[in-house]
Amino acid sequence: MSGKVVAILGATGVVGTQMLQCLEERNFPVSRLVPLASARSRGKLIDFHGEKVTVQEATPEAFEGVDIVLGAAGDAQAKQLLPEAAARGAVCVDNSHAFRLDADVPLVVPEINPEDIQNHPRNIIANPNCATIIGLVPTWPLHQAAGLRRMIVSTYQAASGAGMPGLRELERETKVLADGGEVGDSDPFAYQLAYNLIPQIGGFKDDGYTSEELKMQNEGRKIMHLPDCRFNCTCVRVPIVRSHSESITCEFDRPISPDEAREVLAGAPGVKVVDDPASLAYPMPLDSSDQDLVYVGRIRRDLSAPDGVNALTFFCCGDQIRKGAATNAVQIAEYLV
Ligand SMILES: NC(=O)C1=CN([C@@H]2O[C@H](COP(=O)(O)OP(=O)(O)OC[C@H]3O[C@@H](n4cnc5c(N)ncnc54)[C@H](OP(=O)(O)O)[C@@H]3O)[C@@H](O)[C@H]2O)C=CC1
Ligand SMILES: N[C@@H](CC(=O)OP(=O)(O)O)C(=O)O
Repeated sequence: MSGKVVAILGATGVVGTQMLQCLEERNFPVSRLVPLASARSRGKLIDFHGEKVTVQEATPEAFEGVDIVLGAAGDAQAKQLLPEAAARGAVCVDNSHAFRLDADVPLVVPEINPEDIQNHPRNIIANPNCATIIGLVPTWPLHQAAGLRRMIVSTYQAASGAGMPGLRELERETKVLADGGEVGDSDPFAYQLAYNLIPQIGGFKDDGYTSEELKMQNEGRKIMHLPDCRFNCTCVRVPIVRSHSESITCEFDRPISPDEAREVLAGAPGVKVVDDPASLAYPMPLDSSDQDLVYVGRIRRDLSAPDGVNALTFFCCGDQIRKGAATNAVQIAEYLV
């Protein structure tokens, strides 16, 4: 097969595994796959296009001859290894938080700012935070129609947002409780997640906000090129397997009605409108799981807005492992080839 030599840093994790599937589904031109992970995973076999490929330990030398790196490991591994890959000529599309706010690293959602991909002087392009991608995909076309001024967001984020350990922990807790047992200590969550929810994702920062909540503001401004846009975000972990959900209120410069918004969103890339209260049609995470589109519905006027016409409230759900991570990264890589 002709194409690019593609390395996946973190090929055994939740996002890395999904990347393999996305590369296959989208028929990305891969001449050779280089799956990389920690020393623990060295020698494991993964399936790619019907063939077994051996996982290697991620070392700087492993990037020799690689054209494109898809980063699906943590911040520390990204900071240590991606500059090594870039120095060897690879272009890296990274899912971690490590480089997102670096002025020389584009932060890209292809439905919003694909033109930023071209300028990547460090040979690194960053994939935004998953909740940020899911929230901005439907917000962006509304901004283009009416001029976004302010966003108020509450998220309902799936356990798999905390990677393989989060996914396994929710499975464990659910089973223990179904068997009549006690959960005991929860890891990686601060508290039992099954039958519960946890209003904390990331560590606490200034003014009582968490790191995850500030990503929506800091990354949102950079992606949309709206440095003055105002954000207020509350992030909550909920006991579902995959697909993040968000309740979003947007305030605009100009009036926009729910009907106009539905029309705009119906023609917007990456969005599926599911909005018919009469037939109980609205977005739900089970429906948007394993899908690349962000589902949006419950579109209505913000009754609390002072002018009554310049603000909308809606609900959206999107698979954070796909569009929030793997699919977005592979879309960026498609621009590179
Ligand atoms: N899960 C999600 O919904 C999203 C995650 N992200 C980001 O994507 C990245 C990956 O997350 P996720 O897949 O959830 O995490 P997982 O914990 O599921 O996977 C982590 C991956 O990193 C590898 N790894 C761990 N330590 C090292 C090391 N020292 N050297 C090389 N590789 C290592 C692991 O390999 P091994 O199996 O050998 O331990 C594994 O392949 C993170 O930066 C995360 O913030 C972004 C958006 C959404
Ligand atoms: N923090 C997100 C997932 C994630 O990994 O985000 P980031 O890539 O910004 O660290 C969640 O737990 O749902």
